[in-house]
Amino acid sequence: MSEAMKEDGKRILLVAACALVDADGRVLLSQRPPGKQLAGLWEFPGGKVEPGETPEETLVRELLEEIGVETKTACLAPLTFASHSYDDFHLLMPLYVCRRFWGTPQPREGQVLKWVRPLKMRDYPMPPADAPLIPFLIDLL
Ligand SMILES: Nc1nc2c([nH]c(=O)n2[C@@H]2O[C@H](COP(=O)(O)OP(=O)(O)OP(=O)(O)O)[C@@H](O)[C@H]2O)c(=O)[nH]1
Repeated sequence: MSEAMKEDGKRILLVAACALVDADGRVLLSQRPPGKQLAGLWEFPGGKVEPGETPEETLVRELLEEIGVETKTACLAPLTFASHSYDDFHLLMPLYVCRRFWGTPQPREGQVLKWVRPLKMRDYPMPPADAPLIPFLIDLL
């Protein structure tokens, strides 16, 4: 299930996110298009885990839908996770690393895509849940 209930009633939303890494050790960030919640912020490709999906299956689906990139569940390595309370839900977001994928990322949903070195990520405003993830990518890459 993509959602579970906390005791105080704030739902836990399970979102899978992916740090796609290129041959130069840069990570793909995607800028949320205008009109959406958190518009203008840079985030990792990914999305809500739908009923019946594993987080890895979610990412294989979302990477194809959002940026036209193909990968396999075996090419997704867990790195860390975010646990962050927004006003209306609590986000639980596993972050995977993917270095093996096919195709060049294309903005299929009106977003802007950018390959960014982890040390430069602080220059790209990200959702509050994402900030604690950056040091893990700096260490890894
Ligand atoms: N994909 C992604 N989502 C993130 C990140 N950080 C973060 O707080 N989120 C939040 O996790 C949720 C992901 O939902 P989503 O991308 O599937 O859905 P969405 O808000 O675009 O809505 P929709 O697709 O239902 O229209 C959003 O509330 C988003 O703000 C991140 O790095 N990547």
